[in-house]
Amino acid sequence: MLNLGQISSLFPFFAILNQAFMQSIAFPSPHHEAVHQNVILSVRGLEMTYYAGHQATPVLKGIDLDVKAGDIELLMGPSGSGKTTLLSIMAGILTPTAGHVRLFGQDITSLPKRQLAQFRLQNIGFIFQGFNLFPALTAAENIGVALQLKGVPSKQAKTQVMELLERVGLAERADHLPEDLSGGQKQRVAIARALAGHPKLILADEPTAALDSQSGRRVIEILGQLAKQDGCTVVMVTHDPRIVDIADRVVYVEDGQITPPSSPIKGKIHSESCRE
Ligand SMILES: Nc1ncnc2c1ncn2[C@@H]1O[C@H](COP(=O)(O)OP(=O)(O)OP(=O)(O)O)[C@@H](O)[C@H]1O
Repeated sequence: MLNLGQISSLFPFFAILNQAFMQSIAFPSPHHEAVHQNVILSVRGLEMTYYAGHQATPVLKGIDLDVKAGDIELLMGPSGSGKTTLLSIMAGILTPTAGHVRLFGQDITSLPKRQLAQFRLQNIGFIFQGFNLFPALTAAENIGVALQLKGVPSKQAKTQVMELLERVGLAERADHLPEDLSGGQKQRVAIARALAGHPKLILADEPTAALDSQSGRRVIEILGQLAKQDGCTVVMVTHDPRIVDIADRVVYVEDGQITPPSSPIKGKIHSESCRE
């Protein structure tokens, strides 16, 4: 297996993750405050304007949003309405022009970069439309790298990798490279990787967009089941109406604002709280 240095030199994306992790391991864990009424993610007065030279493009125009522990929340709305921008700010990947994001009691908009990187690593799992797997690593190694970054000792990591692959139904594909997997299988590896280390929040950006209908259905099923089993909170940007079936709430974003109704769409699916 490749070591972290070799992987970093091959993949710039990993190098950034690795560097952020190495720089941040000296920082203490975030302070967890009492979370009001089971709300684990709270967005207040969020605004985002992109600047290109003198051109200002206001994209988010005052977003207020609360997400409860254990819920699956969908961000839906027209193309260009600001969903991915909102998700990226919730993830601490983008800094808003104004407003705050409070996650597990921590205001992430005011965290220094290194602490933010550590906070993300400990608390958030990401799933992207394009899978973002390392092409030279097997399915098992892709998950193993995430566990390694989170500081899981290698013996434990091996066991956890197999557990995660089994949960997404891919144990027999452990030694396959991404190029030997279908789109749906790649996304299932990416889900297993996102779940590595038991993050309390999963953020997903159009996880079924690149998949055929059957693979998309399987991924939706797994997301629903795994979120429920892990007691994770899931916030997902999607245009896929089938995902509404597993969601607790749909939040509609239009022209940078949340438009009503963003009320519960059915009885709460998940009763358990996120693991501490
Ligand atoms: N880095 C950037 N610089 C300038 N403008 C940007 C940047 N990123 C996004 N935008 C613009 O901000 C607006 C919102 O983009 P965003 O990707 O958040 O929308 P979206 O609702 O997720 O769209 P889609 O459903 O098509 O993915 C768009 O008009 C987009 O062109």
